[in-house]
Amino acid sequence: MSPRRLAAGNWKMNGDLAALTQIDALCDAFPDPGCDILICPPALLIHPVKGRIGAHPIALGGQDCHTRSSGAHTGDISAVQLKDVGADYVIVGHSERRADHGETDDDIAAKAAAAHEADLIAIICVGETEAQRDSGQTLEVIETQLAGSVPPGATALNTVIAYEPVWAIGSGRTPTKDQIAEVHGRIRAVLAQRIRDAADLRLLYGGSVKPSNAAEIFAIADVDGALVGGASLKADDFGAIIRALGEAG
Ligand SMILES: O=C(CO)COP(=O)(O)O
Repeated sequence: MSPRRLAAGNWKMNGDLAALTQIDALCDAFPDPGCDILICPPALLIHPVKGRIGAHPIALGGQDCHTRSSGAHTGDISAVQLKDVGADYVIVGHSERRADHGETDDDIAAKAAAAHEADLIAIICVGETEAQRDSGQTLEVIETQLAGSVPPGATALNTVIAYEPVWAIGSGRTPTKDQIAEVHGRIRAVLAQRIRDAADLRLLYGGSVKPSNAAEIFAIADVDGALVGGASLKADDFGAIIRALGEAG
C-alpha cells in the first residue's frame, strides 16, 4: 500500500494569534481530508492551534527541536515539549536553519533521533544550493546529507524526507519535473539500502509550491506530498494545494 500523502505547511517565523482564523478555515474546508494535513506554525502557536482544531485531523508540528529533552539551553525547545503541547511532527535540518544557525548533518541526525525518542515524526530536509546544482553536484550533495542526517532507527512511520532545493525556496522558481523525479528517485533508492520499509516513507517536495503548480508536481513519481512555505499561510492557497494532493494519483 502506498503511504498516505502529506500536505505540510511550514509557517516559518510568520503568523500570530489572529492567523488562527486560517486554521479555522482549513478545518471548515476539509472535514474529511483526502490526504494528511500538517501545519508547522511557530512553536508558541502550537498549543492555541491545538485547542482550536479540537478533534479535526489536522496535525501540528514544530520547526526545530533541541537534541536534549530538557536542561539549560536558553531559547531552545525540546521534542518532548513539542509533543507535550500537541505536536506530532517536527521539521529538522531546514536549509534556513542550516544557514542561519550553522546546523550540520550530525546536529540534524541528533535532532531527528531526539524527535523519534519523543514519539514525533521527523521531517528531515535536504537540498542543494544553486551553485551545487550548476556544478552538477546535486545528487552527491543529497546523498551526503541523507547519509549524515538520517539517524539509525528511522522508519517509514517516524520519518519523512523533504527535498527542498535551496534556490527554489521563496523564489518562485522550481526544478523541472525530470529534476524532481531524479532526486526523489535517488532518495528512495538510497533509503532503500538502509531502511526496510523505505518504499512507504513519504518524500515531500518543497520550494515555491503553489496552487498553480501543485497538481503537476504531485503527478511526479516518488512525490508523496509537499512542504509548503509562503502558500501555506493563506487557507485558500493551502486549501487548493491540499485539494490537488487529495486528487493526485
Ligand atoms: O522552505 C519551504 C518550506 O519549508 C518552502 O518555502 P516556499 O514554499 O515559500 O518556497
